[in-house]
Order: sequence, then C-alpha cells, then structure tokens
Amino acid sequence: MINQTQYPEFGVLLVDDEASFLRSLSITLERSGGITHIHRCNDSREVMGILECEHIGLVLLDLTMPHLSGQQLLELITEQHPDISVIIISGLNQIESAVKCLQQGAFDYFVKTSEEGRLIEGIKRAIRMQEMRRENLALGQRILNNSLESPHVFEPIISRSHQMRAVFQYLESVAPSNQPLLICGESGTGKELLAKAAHQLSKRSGPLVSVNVAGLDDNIFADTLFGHQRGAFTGAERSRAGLIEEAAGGTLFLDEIGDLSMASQVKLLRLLQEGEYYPLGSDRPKRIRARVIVATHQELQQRQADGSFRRDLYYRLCTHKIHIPPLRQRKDDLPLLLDHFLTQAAAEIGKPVPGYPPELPLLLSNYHFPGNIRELRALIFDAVTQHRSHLLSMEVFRQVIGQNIETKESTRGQPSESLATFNPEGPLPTLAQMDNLLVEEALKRADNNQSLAARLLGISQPALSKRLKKSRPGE
Ligand SMILES: Nc1ncnc2c1ncn2[C@@H]1O[C@H](COP(=O)(O)OP(=O)(O)OP(=O)(O)O)[C@@H](O)[C@H]1O
Repeated sequence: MINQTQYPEFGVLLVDDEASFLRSLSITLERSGGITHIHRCNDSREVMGILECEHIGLVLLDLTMPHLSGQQLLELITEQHPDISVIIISGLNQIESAVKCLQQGAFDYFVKTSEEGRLIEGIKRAIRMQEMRRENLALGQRILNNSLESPHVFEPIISRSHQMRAVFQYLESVAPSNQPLLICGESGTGKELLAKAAHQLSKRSGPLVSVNVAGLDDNIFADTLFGHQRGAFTGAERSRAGLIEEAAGGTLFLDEIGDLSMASQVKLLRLLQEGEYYPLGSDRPKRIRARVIVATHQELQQRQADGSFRRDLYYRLCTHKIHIPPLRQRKDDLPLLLDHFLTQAAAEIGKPVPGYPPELPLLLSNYHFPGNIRELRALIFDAVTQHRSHLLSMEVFRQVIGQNIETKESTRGQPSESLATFNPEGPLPTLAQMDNLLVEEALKRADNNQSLAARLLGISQPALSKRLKKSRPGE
C-alpha cells in the first residue's frame, strides 16, 4: 500500500550544504505543494550513492557547495541517471550559470529568493513531466508485452475485447499517478467498475468514496465535498467532515461530472488547481489527500461547445482519460457476458443455470443495446426469473429486442451503415435492387436465420420466404 503521505510516487532529493535551508525548503514543499516524498542531503559527496539506492525521480540542487559543486553533480547525474530530472535552486542570480545549467540538461533554474508560488509551480511541473515519462514507459512496455501486471483486479470486468484490454493496460500505467482520471462512456458501460479497479490498482491505503454529483445544487455540493464547521449555517449544530476528508489517502470518485452545475464546476476547478479547500464556515484551508476520479456519460466536448462545461476544468480533468466503448462495438463480449449473467442470476434466485436456444446470441448481436451492459444484465435476470423449463425462453428477449430492432432499422433521417454505401458518383440503385440488397444484408447479419432476418427487415417470416423464392427461383 502507498503511504497516504507520500507524494509523488518517486522521491524528491533536496541537496544543499545548508541544513537550515533544506529544512525550510521541505516545509515549504510539504505545506504549499503537498510534496511529502522528500529526501534531504547536505553533503554533496553522498548524492550519487543516494541516487543508486533510493527511488529518486527529481533532484533539487544547490550550485555552490563544498567538495562537489552543483554543476559537477549535474554533469554526473545527467550522464549516469539521465532519467532523473534536476532543478537548480541557486543562491546566485546569474544568467550565464542558468543558461549553462539548462544547456547541460537541467529541467529548470530558480534562485533561492524566487517567489514561493513560482518555485512550487516549477517543481510540480517537473514532477508532472516525470510522472508522464514513467507512465509512457510503463504503457509502452505493457503494450509491447501485451501484458497486465494485476489481471485479478479486472476479474469482475468480463471482457475479451482488445479495446477493453488496451483500456486495462492504460489504467495500470496511470494508476500510481496523483492526477485526475476521467472515465467517459455511455450509460451502463461499466465506468463505476473501472473506477473501482483504478482505486485498487493505485494501492492507496485509504478508502474509495463515491458520490453522484448530478442534480446536487451548489451549496449541497460544497457541503458534501468540503464539510462544514459547527455554526456554519442555520442547523449546522456539529462540524462534519466532507467526503474529501473521508477519502484521505484513497480515491474520491465523482460520478456524472458532466451534469455538475457551473457554480460547482468553479469550485472543483479551484480544488484541483490549488489542491486546497475550505470547509464551510472555516477560514483555514485543508489540503486534499485523495486522488480524484470522475466519470460521465455526457459528451464533454459537446458540453464545452454549448457552454455548459468549463473548458479549463475539462483540461484539468483529462490528463488521464479513458473512453469505454459501448457494448455494440464489442460484440465479442456478448457470449461471455451472457454466460456470466446467467450464472449470476441463477445463483441469486437459487435455480440451476439454464441453457439457452442457439439463436439467442445471434438475436443479442443484432441489437444495439442503448443501455449497454446494465441493460443486458437486466434482460438476462428477467429471463432467468421468468423461465420455467431447463431452456431459457426467448420471449423476454424478443419482447424487448424484437421491437427495438425494428425501431432502430426504421429510424428515419439516420441512414444505417449498410445503407450508406451509395457511391455518390455512381447511378442510384433501383428500388428493386435495394430490396435485394437489404434482404441479403439482413440474412448475412442473421447468419441465414430467416426468422431473425425477417424480424430485422420488419416483415413476417413467410413474407421473407416468398421474396426469397422470387429472387432466388432455383433454390
Ligand atoms: N464488463 C462487465 N462485466 C460484468 N459486469 C459489468 C461489466 N460492465 C458493466 N457491468 C455491470 O453493469 C452494470 C452497470 O455498470 P456501471 O454502473 O459500472 O456502469 P456505468 O457506466 O457507471 O453506468 P452509469 O453511467 O449509468 O453510471 C453494473 O451492474 C455492472 O456490474
């Protein structure tokens, strides 16, 4: 488990011969930047040894020191540990030495008298770059090996789709990060399941605290997240910790973020930018010690375009972004999910697991599942509850899916993919030719099952059979 006080995931080494400066710099980093994973060294001769045995990602280096100068150390570090970032924090405000250090590979250069906010921002930028570099490396490695480090975490998420596998690999790579994670996808695609997996992978010792923010008015949003002091408003008889506090050392999951009010979006942005918040009625800021995961089924790009979602908040949230494909784009998962939910439903109801007619997977694969996996699960549970024999009845499925296939196929103004095959430069097919094309396409989709093909076409099976006899007289 990651100690909840350790940020970032790698160590930050402070090197200066003045022990008092080291002490005050650590306090500043911790208080104003939330940076707590700190090592200190006031003897320049020990630096290279520390880099060998500690997990260091960033060095903050003084220039003027006895034994080895900062410049000598910078040269050694960039040569022997090119993956470690170095920021120079010097007592000298000399443009030549700054330029020289940057040319030598330093990430940034500050003077000790620099304004605290600027210094912290620079250090956080370096941490962020280092985190991204590590994530990229980890992701590249996983994709190359096509591997998962913790496959057990994904066991509740049934899938064999290569798109979902890529999602899992990405999730593993960004799990240690402290940056927000944005999970997008249609309703019922498993965003909450994925948030749980992300929390587990992060190995944070604190809890996963979830809240659906859709429809929360701004005051309730602030009170829910930030908590309040006693007497903060009429009726606040006791202080109450908010969910941010409850999630300390763990993960705060904000679901339906696309539906957050504009006023609350400003509050969330400030929280993410500054890492601090004020409980209602308090003038003492508190530091957020939870990783934030947000999810939405809304198209956030679209919501930005129509002015209902802040662009700056979107950019804060999307450092790490996952899009879960809808079920209709990963039909390979249908048979697995069917078996999974049949077993689950049977166990819950206390019945033996029923078999199902061979045409059921075919029927399911021709449906567009607007409610995604949640809808599939509900359908299967309903069918298992209702069935009486050893074989699952198709009736429940036909009632829902049959109608919707027809609705979907007859949607006006939205040509389906198979109809969008006209060559605009070629001659227009005749109605009779289109008729044949449609019948052929329906049979292909229905795997030559005529009753299903008829359903797709919105006609009866005898009507289809009649047409086929006409168009294929020899068969
Ligand atoms: N791949 C999967 N394997 C097994 N069950 C799944 C899978 N994906 C989703 N589910 C199940 O489907 C239901 C909906 O999933 P979940 O609540 O995670 O979706 P969601 O995307 O967060 O939906 P919403 O946007 O409506 O909040 C849950 O019962 C969940 O356990």
